[in-house]
Amino acid sequence: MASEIQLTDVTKRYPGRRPPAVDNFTITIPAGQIVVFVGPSGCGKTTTMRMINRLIEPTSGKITIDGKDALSLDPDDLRRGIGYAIQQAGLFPHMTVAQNVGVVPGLLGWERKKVTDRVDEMLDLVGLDPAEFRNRFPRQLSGGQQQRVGVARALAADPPVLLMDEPFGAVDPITRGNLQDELMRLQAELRKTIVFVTHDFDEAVKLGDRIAVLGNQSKILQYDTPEAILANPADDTVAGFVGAGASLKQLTLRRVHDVELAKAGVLVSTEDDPGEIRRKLVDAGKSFALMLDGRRRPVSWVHVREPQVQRPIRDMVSNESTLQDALEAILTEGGNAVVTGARGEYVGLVEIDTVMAIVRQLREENA
Ligand SMILES: Nc1ncnc2c1ncn2[C@@H]1O[C@H](COP(=O)(O)OP(=O)(O)OP(=O)(O)O)[C@@H](O)[C@H]1O
Repeated sequence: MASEIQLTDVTKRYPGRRPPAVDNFTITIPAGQIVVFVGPSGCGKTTTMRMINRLIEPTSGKITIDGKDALSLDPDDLRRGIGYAIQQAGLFPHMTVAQNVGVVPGLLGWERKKVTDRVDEMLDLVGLDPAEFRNRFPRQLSGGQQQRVGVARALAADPPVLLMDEPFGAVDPITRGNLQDELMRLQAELRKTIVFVTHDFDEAVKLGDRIAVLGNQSKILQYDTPEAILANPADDTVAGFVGAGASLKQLTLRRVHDVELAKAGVLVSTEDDPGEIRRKLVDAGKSFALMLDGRRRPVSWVHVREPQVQRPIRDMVSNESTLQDALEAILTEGGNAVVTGARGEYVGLVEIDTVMAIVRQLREENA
C-alpha cells in the first residue's frame, strides 16, 4: 500500500526571519517510489519534509496525500499514517526496543498480542533477532542497530508513507552502506512511498527512484531520475553537486546481480589438508584459492606457497551490492570481489574486466 504525495506552492516562513525557509515548493511524489531531497546544509530539506507530517506547519500552500488534504486532518491522525525515521534514530531512551517499535501500534489501540507479534516481525525484517534484542534499551545497541530499530519503529504500523531524515547520517560508512542495501531490499518488498532527505549525493543516487536537487529556500534545481541527473545536470550548481567522476558514480546504479559473475578461481574446503590445496592450485595453474566452510560460506584465501596459512578476506559483496561497492572490494582485495548470496553462501566473483566493461558502456550511453 502506498500513496501519492502532492505539495503545491508550499511556503514556510519562520517567525522573525525575512526570507522564507521554503519558498513556493511544488512537487509530486509518486506512490511506491523513493524520492530523495538532496541539497546543501540549510537549504530547507528538513523543513520541507516535516511539513508533510506537519511537525512543521506550512505558512501557505497545499499538501495532499492520495488526494486527501493533509492540512485539514487532525495532525495526530495524520502522523499515525506516516512513518518517520531520523538521524540517531531518536529512540525513547527509557523504553526497551520492543516498546519503542510498538509505540504507534499501541497508540492505534492494537491488542497486546498483535503488537508483540508485529514487533518481532519488524525486528526480523530489519535483521535484528527479536529474542536477542527486544528487551534491550537503546543505549545497549550500536549506532547501526539503533538505526535499524528506528526503521522498524517507522514501519511498525504499516504506514503507506515513510519520511526519512538523514536516517543513516550518524553511522560509519560500512554500516551506512549495509543499511542502504537493507532499505533497498525492504523497499523491493514493501513498495512504500518514501521521502528521504540527505546531503550526500551518492546516497541519493543509490537509493532514489527520483532525486530532487534543492538549492536555497528549497528551490528545485532538478527533479529527475538519478541516471538523467548524472547524464545531464540541469545547471552548474547541479553539476557541482554531481561532482567529478559521474560515470564512476553510475556504478551505484548497477547491482552485482545485474552482471555475469565469474565462476573461475579455485575453491577449496576447510576440510582439505594443505597438501590437497596445493595440488588443486598447481593443477589449475593458479596462485590463490578461496576457502569455503561446510555451508559454502567464504572463509579465507590461501596461497599456493603457504597453503596452511589462511589469509583474511577483507571485503566481500552480496548480490544486492552496487557495482561501486564491488569495485571497492576489488581494489581492497587486489583482484576479484567475492560475492555471497542470501544465506552468505559463495555465488561467484566480480572481475575487474566486468566492471570496466560496464563503465565503458555507461560512458557510451551517455556520450
Ligand atoms: N525553527 C526555526 N526557526 C527559524 N529558522 C529556522 C528554524 N528551523 C530552520 N530554520 C532555518 O530555515 C532554513 C532551512 O532549514 P532546514 O533545517 O530545513 O535545512 P536543511 O536543508 O534540512 O539543513 P541541514 O541539512 O543542515 O539539516 C535554515 O536557514 C534554518 O536556519
